[in-house]
Amino acid sequence: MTALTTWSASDPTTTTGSTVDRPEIESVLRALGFRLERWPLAPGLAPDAPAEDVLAAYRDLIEGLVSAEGFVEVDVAALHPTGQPAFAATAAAARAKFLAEHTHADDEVRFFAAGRGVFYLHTRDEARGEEVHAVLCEAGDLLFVPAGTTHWFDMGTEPSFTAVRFFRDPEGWVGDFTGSDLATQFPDFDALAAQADAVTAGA
Ligand SMILES: CSCCC(=O)/C(O)=C/O
Ligand SMILES: [Fe+2]
Ligand code: NI
Repeated sequence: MTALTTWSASDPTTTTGSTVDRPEIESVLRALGFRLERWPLAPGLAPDAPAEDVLAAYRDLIEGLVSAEGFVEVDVAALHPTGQPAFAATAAAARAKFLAEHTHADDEVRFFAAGRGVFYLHTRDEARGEEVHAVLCEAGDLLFVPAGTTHWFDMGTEPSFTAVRFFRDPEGWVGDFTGSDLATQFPDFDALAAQADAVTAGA
């Protein structure tokens, strides 16, 4: 279940907004300058399918977006449990890469073909003030985050996700870290995913 949680950037202990209502999530994000859309999931694609199978399964949608938006590079970022003892170290290193607040000179456009992850969007708005919005994305979600947005991403302690990434920069992923420790102050993926699971279980 996709979920949106909001805090004031200065008070990570007090949630100021929390919703799993899809139209509301899309509308709040749109008002802040982000876009959340939904693509139909490709039938029969295994959650841990290799990158080439993911790109093939979504070829038409990917090509449509690439030509509409002028992207020059598309890749797949994926991590799924292997059952091997070495996975814990691989997962911790992958998680750490995106867990500190950063920006990109490129738009951040990500489609979740499988699994989940949380994008934390740090916004400054004249009317709303400085906020952090956590978007728990699930399979089918396509999120657009404009270039220059301060943000971080948490895949959790047991990562399991496949995301197609779209770039305007031929270099692909380039991050500029802000040096802020804001990311350490907010509830992490594990906490937010557990909350969403509790909502799903009670529904
Ligand atoms: C979900 S794709 C991997 C994370 C990523 O590319 C990014 O830029 C996080 O901020
Ligand atoms: Fe990013
Ligand atoms: Ni990023």
